[in-house]
Amino acid sequence: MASGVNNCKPKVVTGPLGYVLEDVPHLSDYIPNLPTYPNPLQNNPAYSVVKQYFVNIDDTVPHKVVVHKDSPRGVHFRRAGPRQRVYFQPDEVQAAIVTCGGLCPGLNTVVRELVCALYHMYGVKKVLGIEGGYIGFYARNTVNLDPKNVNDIHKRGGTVLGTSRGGHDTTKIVDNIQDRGINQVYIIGGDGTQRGASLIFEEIRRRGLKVAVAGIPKTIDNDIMVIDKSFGFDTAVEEAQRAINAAHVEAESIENGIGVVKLMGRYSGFIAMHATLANRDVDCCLIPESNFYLEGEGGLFEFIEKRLKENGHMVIVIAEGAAQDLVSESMQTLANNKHQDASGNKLLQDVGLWISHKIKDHFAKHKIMKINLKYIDPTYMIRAVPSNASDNVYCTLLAQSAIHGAMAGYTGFTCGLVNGRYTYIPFYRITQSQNRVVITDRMWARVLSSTNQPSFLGPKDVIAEQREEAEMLDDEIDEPCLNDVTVNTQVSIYPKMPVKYS
Ligand SMILES: Nc1ncnc2c1ncn2[C@@H]1O[C@H](COP(=O)(O)OP(=O)(O)O)[C@@H](O)[C@H]1O
Ligand SMILES: O=P(O)(O)OC[C@H]1O[C@](O)(COP(=O)(O)O)[C@@H](O)[C@@H]1O
Ligand SMILES: [Mg+2]
Repeated sequence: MASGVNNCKPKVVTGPLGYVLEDVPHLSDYIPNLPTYPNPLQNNPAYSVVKQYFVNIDDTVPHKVVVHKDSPRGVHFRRAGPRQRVYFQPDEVQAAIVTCGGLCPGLNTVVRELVCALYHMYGVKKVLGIEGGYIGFYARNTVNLDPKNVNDIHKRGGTVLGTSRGGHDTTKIVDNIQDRGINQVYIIGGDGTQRGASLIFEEIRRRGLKVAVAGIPKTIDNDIMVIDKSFGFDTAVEEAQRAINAAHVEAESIENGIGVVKLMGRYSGFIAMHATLANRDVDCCLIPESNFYLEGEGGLFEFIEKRLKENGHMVIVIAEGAAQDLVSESMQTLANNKHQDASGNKLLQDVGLWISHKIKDHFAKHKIMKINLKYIDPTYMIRAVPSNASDNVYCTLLAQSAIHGAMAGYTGFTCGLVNGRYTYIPFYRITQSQNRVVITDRMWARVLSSTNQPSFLGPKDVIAEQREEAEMLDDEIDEPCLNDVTVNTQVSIYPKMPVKYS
């Protein structure tokens, strides 16, 4: 076994005209003289007919596709896909798959496609499922996975492997990886999971182990940086339509009917925003990124009254992370960020219930009009469904990309779609911060224009938001992150931790 070189600096390659490649680590960075083998896919009848199946090792994908004549070429990521040479022989591979964090449509599809692609594309026959999330590495049994026993799991919601929050002990996990002879680890999970995966990768590198660590980004909230979207998000937006439609039917069937629908989105309102835009029956969309107020001129109550007078009914969609400060204040509870789940995520108060009571109280107290309000909370129902067709295809390609990368010796990466292309992104880039709806962006403007709701923003808020957005873009696009990747970089924009991770 080679000795570990603790070279934790990101691999950043620069080229002419401002070209920057934020590259991913490779096993050969810290293990010298690794043998390589021809990719078994070149003998696979299905793939050998493809004109240019193997990805050129110099292929990279730009992060930013809108450019000007004189703008620098900017940040790029390594293109995902099969390479001519691989660093593992099929019978040498012992793969492990784990699912962590909250449920998300598509988890089972990714598990299925990892198993099937390992078997059928690369001839790998030893695939272990780790049960119950990270803690399962050292506290639970494993299960052998093969194409037969995963054959129809994509038709089910949830994860057949089970999942959990918390319980991330890097040393114990890596000890276990070593003891079981695992040399490819596929880790499916959200931002917290990818942070954990980064620590696992660092420890593996420190020990000098020939173990590839590949992340597959999961979250229904779509709050993962850099990538176009996370799997399960499309399904969630589609499933949310059913709840919004029901709210609309209820609201329009009765005089001054109000339907309130709460959707998921702890820190980011993407599901609420897209579900609103897709549906067109929504009169008001409230998300964590856009503060709002209830009383007075330009406030929510005034808007509700106006809309009821105009239309006789209305639908409000609210993301679960919206207005948490207002909820805490009015319920006189402790500040939210004092309550965390096992992973250090903020535990939320039920904003849907809160706003429903507030609206009812307001209209009753001021004897404005008699309203009929129905509150629908479909959050866990949405999260528990199997993925839709487009997410299934996305999950399949993510799983295959992860395997191609690991077989080619890349490690410490998350695979993701960037501008429609599959890429390998270094962990530190994904975990640096969190994707949020930019309320000075066109997409949010489209929502405001489709609902015709107030923006609740004063000129000061707009300037502050624009400044924040400009700073985020500067950090994100123009400058490669040159921080030390020994994660836990606490540069995130949201309150997480102080849960301790070893
Ligand atoms: N900052 C962190 N460092 C290391 N591990 C983490 C970190 N945050 C979360 N984890 C681990 O990742 C797993 C999932 O995290 P969680 O935040 O619950 O879900 P998600 O990955 O979907 O965001 C948990 O087992 C947790 O212990
Ligand atoms: O109740 P749970 O299982 O802890 O999960 C609730 C949270 O999980 C999510 O669905 C997704 O969160 P993660 O991506 O961090 O797993 C959030 O939208 C929601 O706030
Ligand atoms: Mg998360």
